[in-house]
Amino acid sequence: MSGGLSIRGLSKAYVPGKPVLRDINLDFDGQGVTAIIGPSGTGKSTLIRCINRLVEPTSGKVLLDGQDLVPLRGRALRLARRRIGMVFQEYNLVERLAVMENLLSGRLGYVPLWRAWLRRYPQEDIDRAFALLDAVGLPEHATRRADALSGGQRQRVGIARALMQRPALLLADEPTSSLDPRTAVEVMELLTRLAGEQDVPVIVNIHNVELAKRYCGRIIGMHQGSIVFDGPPEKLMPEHLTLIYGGEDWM
Ligand SMILES: Nc1ncnc2c1ncn2[C@@H]1O[C@H](COP(=O)(O)OP(=O)(O)OP(=O)(O)O)[C@@H](O)[C@H]1O
Repeated sequence: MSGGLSIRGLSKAYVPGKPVLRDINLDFDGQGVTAIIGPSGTGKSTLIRCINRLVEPTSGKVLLDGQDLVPLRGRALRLARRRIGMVFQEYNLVERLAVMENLLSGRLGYVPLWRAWLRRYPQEDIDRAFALLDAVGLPEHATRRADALSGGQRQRVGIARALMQRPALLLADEPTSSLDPRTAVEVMELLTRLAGEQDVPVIVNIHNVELAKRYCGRIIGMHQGSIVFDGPPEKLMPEHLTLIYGGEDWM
């Protein structure tokens, strides 16, 4: 990725005068996985969603490779969004469609009949979908319906789909929160491996601090809409956690 992502003076208030994000400034210029941690309601999802404009920023800039995404509308916004993959907590798969169709829909849009992809999608896309299914450990599941998969398998499909468009950036909004602890570890392992293999920076919003420290090269700690820690996991000390999560009585 040349240039990377720069966030400048980003603020968001869903209700005028009550900011949820306050003047966020961040730069992501390398690959690797960055975790955003912080208490519930502190603005982590809002920050992730302002990056791909699922949420409209109130002010500020989101520069991807130098292009500000905030003023974009219509086709220009759709084109810019294609460069940002998104993985959701609840997977957001089309449940009644086959795994392969879910992947290909990440590329071209919705195709209603399961066999249609064979004829309608370019061979290159089909080859990439199979390669990604392999990469996420589901090579034999191409024809299974999404609703027949476990949560962990669904999230793997969600990750593969997000990578179909060869994004310049991958966002993951609480990708492990719906999973059991072991599966959560596997999904974080996968995200870390793919960040390297696919050469894509990943920003993940995550509640589990231990998982964040184990798998992420950079931790961003938020408290009440502001960044209060930004550094590598080995620098994240108990006093930082107190700053992020408030008092010590919960520890
Ligand atoms: N669409 C919305 N309209 C109004 N307020 C919202 C909306 N979305 C989020 N909020 C509020 O903004 C604040 C931040 O929410 P956000 O979901 O970004 O926090 P979070 O840190 O991701 O929380 P969690 O860890 O619980 O998901 C919360 O007070 C929330 O109630």
